[in-house]
Amino acid sequence: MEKAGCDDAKKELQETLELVTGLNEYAQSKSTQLGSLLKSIVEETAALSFTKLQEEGKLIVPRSDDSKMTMISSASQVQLLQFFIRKLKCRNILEIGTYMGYGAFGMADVMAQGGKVTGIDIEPHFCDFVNKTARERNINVEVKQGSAITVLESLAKEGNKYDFIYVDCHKPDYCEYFKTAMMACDNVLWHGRSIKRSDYFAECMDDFNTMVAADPRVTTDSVCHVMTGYFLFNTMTTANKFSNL
Ligand SMILES: C[S@@+](CC[C@H](N)C(=O)[O-])C[C@H]1O[C@@H](n2cnc3c(N)ncnc32)[C@H](O)[C@@H]1O
Repeated sequence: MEKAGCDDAKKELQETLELVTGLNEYAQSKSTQLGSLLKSIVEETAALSFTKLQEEGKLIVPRSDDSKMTMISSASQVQLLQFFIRKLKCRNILEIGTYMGYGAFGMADVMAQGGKVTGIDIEPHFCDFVNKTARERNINVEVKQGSAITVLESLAKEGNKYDFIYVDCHKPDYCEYFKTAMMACDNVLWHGRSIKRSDYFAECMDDFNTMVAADPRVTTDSVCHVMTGYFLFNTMTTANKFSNL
């Protein structure tokens, strides 16, 4: 490439990068801010040490400290979930993969009166934190500890119904979760890698997206790109085990 052409391409790339990195900040500055509880959950999450928890035998799944802030949902994701929950006047909400409760408390904040958020997480440490916070603040959020597939089976046996389900859990199990319930799920584009199936989780997400797209019972309303998070919204046109729609 000629030098001038190369410089132009560089400039364009730089401008695009600046635009993309500034977008989240800009969108947040124009959005209604999430409450003080969610701010304190971000701080509690930042203060976690996965290394220490592991040494103390308090983590089931080994994780590096690099993942502690990437695991939490983003403010934009929670704002989008809140939009749907408010508009649909959801009362019974299920979250598969709860972590420190950022999404769960965000959804609880806007659920219909008398509602409840039930969470599922494999890590007792995260469940204890969320359940304790909920008790102290008198918020109707309860996290059930266990492998999501096992807990989903027992929730189904008990006859529970949900009008909104947020899936943000173990990627290889998304197809399995889909057999029981699905409404909004995170990570379906897996940072864009689903298109090229460029790593194991990308393959899992592409398999999942393909399965959902081929299922005649499902209307996928949107696969949308939300800042760093990615959602697929779909509704079962025929009732599944959990559907309250
Ligand atoms: C991405 S985080 C969830 C973030 C959360 N939704 C939020 O709003 O911040 C995924 C969570 O799923 C949990 N998890 C991973 N594998 C699981 C499994 N097989 N069963 C249940 N929970 C699991 C992890 O412990 C982790 O807390």
